[in-house]
Amino acid sequence: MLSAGFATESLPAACLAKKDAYAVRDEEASPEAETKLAAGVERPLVQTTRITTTIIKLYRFMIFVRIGIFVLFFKWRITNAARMISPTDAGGITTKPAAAIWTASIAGELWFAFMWTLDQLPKMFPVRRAVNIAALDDDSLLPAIDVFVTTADPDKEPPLATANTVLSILAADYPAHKVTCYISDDAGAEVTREAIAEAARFAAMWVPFCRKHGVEPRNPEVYFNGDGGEGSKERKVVTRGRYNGIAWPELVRDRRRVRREYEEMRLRIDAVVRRRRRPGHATTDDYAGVVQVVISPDGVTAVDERLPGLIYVRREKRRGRTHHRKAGAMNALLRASAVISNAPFILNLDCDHYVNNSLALRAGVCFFVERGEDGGEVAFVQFPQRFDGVDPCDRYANHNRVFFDCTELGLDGLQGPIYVGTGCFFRRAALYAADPPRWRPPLATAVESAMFGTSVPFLASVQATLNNKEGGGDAVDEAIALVSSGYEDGTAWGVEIGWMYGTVTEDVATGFSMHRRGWRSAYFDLAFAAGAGSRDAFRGTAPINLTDRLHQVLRWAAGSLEIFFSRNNALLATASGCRRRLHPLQRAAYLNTTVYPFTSLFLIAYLLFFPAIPLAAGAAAFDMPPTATYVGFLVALMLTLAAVAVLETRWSGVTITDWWRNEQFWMVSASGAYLAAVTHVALKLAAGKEVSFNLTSKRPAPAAKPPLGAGAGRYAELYAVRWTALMVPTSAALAVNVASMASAWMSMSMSTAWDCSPAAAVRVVFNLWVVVHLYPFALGLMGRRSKVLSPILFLFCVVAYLAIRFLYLLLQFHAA
Ligand SMILES: O=c1ccn([C@@H]2O[C@H](COP(=O)(O)OP(=O)(O)O[C@H]3O[C@H](CO)[C@@H](O)[C@H](O)[C@H]3O)[C@@H](O)[C@H]2O)c(=O)[nH]1
Ligand SMILES: [Mn+2]
Repeated sequence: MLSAGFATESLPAACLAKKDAYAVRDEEASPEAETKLAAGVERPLVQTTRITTTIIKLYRFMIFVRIGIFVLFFKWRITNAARMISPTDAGGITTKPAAAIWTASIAGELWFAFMWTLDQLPKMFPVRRAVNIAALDDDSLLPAIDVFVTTADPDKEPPLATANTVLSILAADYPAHKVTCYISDDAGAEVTREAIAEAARFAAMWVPFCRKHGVEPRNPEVYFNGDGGEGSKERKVVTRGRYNGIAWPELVRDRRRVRREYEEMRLRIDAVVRRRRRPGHATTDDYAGVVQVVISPDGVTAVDERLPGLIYVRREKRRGRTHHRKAGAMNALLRASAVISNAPFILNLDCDHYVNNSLALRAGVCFFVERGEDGGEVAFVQFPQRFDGVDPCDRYANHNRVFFDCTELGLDGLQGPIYVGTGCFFRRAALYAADPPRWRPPLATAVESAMFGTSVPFLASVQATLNNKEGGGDAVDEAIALVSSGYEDGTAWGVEIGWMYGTVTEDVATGFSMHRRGWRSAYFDLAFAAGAGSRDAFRGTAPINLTDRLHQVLRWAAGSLEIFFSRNNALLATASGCRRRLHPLQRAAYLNTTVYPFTSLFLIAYLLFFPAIPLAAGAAAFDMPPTATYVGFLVALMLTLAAVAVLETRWSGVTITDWWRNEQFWMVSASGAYLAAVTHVALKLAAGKEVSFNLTSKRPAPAAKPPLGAGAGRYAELYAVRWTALMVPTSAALAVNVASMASAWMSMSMSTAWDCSPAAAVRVVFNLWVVVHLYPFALGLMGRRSKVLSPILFLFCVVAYLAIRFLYLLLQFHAA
C-alpha cells in the first residue's frame, strides 16, 4: 500500500533493481541514512560477528540429518499406512476408528515435524553483536531519545514500581537535554499522576546522586531494597572497588541522605494509593485527554542540574470506543511526543521494566548512528527481556531463554529479530510507514493527512522526521488534541502507521510491518557483550504463578493467531508487491510465531485421546505391534532431537536445564493455553468476539496462609494455586497418562501374557515422556503441598520401577 508521502508507483521497479535484497552489501549507504549528528564518529560502532564454530557447523548438519530422517520416516509411514488402511489387505486395519486414529497420528507427526523445522531453520546463522559505546563519548554526537512508558492499571501495576521505572530512566547515563520520558496512563488514574509527580520531585536528588557516584542500578527501589536476586553482593563489591579511597565515606553519607528521602517518597506514594482505595475514587473508562509537563524538557532544577524532560500523558477515552490497548497508547505517545520533543529515536519500556544498566541508552543508539553494513536501515533494536523475582528453577520457563538467547540471535543473522515488546528502541521514521533508504524513491512529496490525521503541527513534524531534520516544539495544547479518542478516525493509524491494531500481540505485528517494508532490525544483549558479570540493560517482572503465566501465554497465542488471520499474515504479506524484502527464513520465523498455537489440536490428541482409548476400550484392540523399523525411526528421531538440542545449547550458552524447562513448559502451555487461544480466535472469526487483553499482574497476589513448616517465603506466589479452565485439558492429560501407566503396572504384576506386548511397552514409555514433561504443571497443581510432599520422590519410585520393568520386558522380548 501507500508509504508515507512517497511516490509509490516506482517501488516495484526499485525492488527489482535490487536483486540481492538480503545479501550483505558493501556499497556506500545512501547519504540519507547517515545521522548527521554523528558524522565524526570512530567506526564501527556496532560489530557483528557471525558464529562460525565447529559446533554451529555440526548443529546445522544435525538439523539436516534430522530433516532427512523425517523425509524417510514419512515416506515409510505413508506408504505403510496406505497399505494398512486398504480394505483388501489381509493383515491391515479393518475398523474405521482404527484407520482414523492411524491417519490422525500421521497428520500430527507431520505437523510436529513441520513446526520443529520452522523453529530450527532460522537459527542456523546466528550472530553476536558488540558496540563501541566509548566512540560516542562526546555528548554532542548523541541523538535525542524519547522514552515511552506504558501503564494501564494501578492495581496490577503498582504506581511505586512505575515511579521507580521513571526514575531509572531519568538517571540513565545520557545527556539530560536529549532525553524526554513520556508516561502513558491508560487507567486515567490520579494515583499514577501523583506518583509520577513524587518521582519528579525525588529525581532532583536521585539523578545527581547517581551521576556523582556512578551507582547501579538506577532504580532506587532495587538499589536500596533490592532482594539481591542479581547479586546485592556484586553491587557492594563494584561500588567499593570503584571507591577505593576518599570517595567511599562520601558515598556512604550521600547514600544515607538519599535513602531517607527515598523512603519518604515511598511513604507518600503509599499514602496516595491508600487514599485512592477509599470509595469514590473508582477509575472510569471515560475521561478527557491530559498532557502534563511534569519536568520541562529544558528546565533546570533547584540544584542547578539538568534533568531529562518528563511528560505525563493520559489519552482521551470514551465509553464504547475501542482504544486498542497498548498499541493505541503507544500511538498516542508517538503523536504527542512528535510535537513536543520529536526525537528521531524512541525507547519503549513497560512500566515494570526499568533501566538496569545506565549505559543502555547509549548502547541502543549505536545501532542507529552506525552507517556501516546496516547503515540507516535498522528500524528497531530489541534487547532481551530479563526478569527479577523468578524462582531459581524457573519452573514455568519465564525467562524464555531459548527464544531470547537462541532464536533472536539466529534471526539477527537474517536481517532482523522479532520485536517482542518492552526493551526495544525504534527509529521514528520507520513507525511513520516510511521505507528504508535503500528502497525509498528519491522523491519525497507532502505527508498526507488522510493517513496521518489532520493536525498541522504534527504533519510538519512528520515531514521533518522523514527528511531527517529536527523539529518539534513545545506544542502541549496540540498534543492534547493529538491524544483525543477521535484523532485516528479514518486514518491509517494502526494499519499502516505506528503500532498495529487488531491483535493483542501488537509487538509481533508491528515488527513484521516494518520488516516487510525492508527494514532490518537488531538484537543486542548488553550484558553478554560486556562480558561475564555485567549488568543486563533492562529488567522487569514476570508472572511466576501458574495461573497468571498461563493467561499470559494464552494472550500471546491468541494474538499470534490474530496476526495469522490478518493482513499481516507472514505468507501473504508483501510491501508494494516486493516479496524479496523479507528473507525467506525470516518469513518462516514469522510463520512459526503466528501458527504455533495450532500445535495444541494435535498435541491434545496425543496426550489425551490416544492414551485414553485403550483405557476406555479396555482392550488392546488398537495396539499395532510396533515394527522394528518404527522403533528404529523413533529412536533415530529422539537421538537427533537430543543432538540438535545439545549442540544448540553449546553454541548459544543456554543451559540444558533452560532448554528442558522450555520443552516442559511448551507441553504445559500447548495442551491448555494454546487450545484456549485457538478456541478464542475461532470465536472471533465466527462471531466477532474480541480477544481480551488480560493485563499481567506485577505484584504478588496476597499470599494464602502458609501451612505448618512452610513459610510464606520469597516465592510464595509460586505456591498459590488459582484454578482456571485453562488447566482442565492439561490436568486431564496428566491423569490419563498416569492412569495408563498405573494400569500397565497392574497388568504387568497380574498377568504374564501382557509382559510380551511391545506395543504396551512403547505406550508406557510414551506415558512416561508425557508425565515428565507435565511435571512442573503437576507441581503447580499441588500448590503448597508440593513443598511438603516432595512429589519428586513419588515420581522417582514410579519411574525407577517402570524402567526396571521395561528393561526386563525388553530382555524377555529378545529372548523369545
Ligand atoms: O490497555 C492497555 C493494556 C496494556 N498496556 C500496557 O502494555 C504493557 C504490557 O502489558 P503486560 O500485561 O505487562 O503484558 P506482558 O505479557 O507482560 O508483556 C509482553 O507482551 C505484550 C503483548 O502481549 C507486549 O505489549 C509487552 O511489551 C511485552 O512485554 C504494560 O506496560 C501495560 O501497561 C497499556 O498501556 N494499555
Ligand atoms: Mn509485562
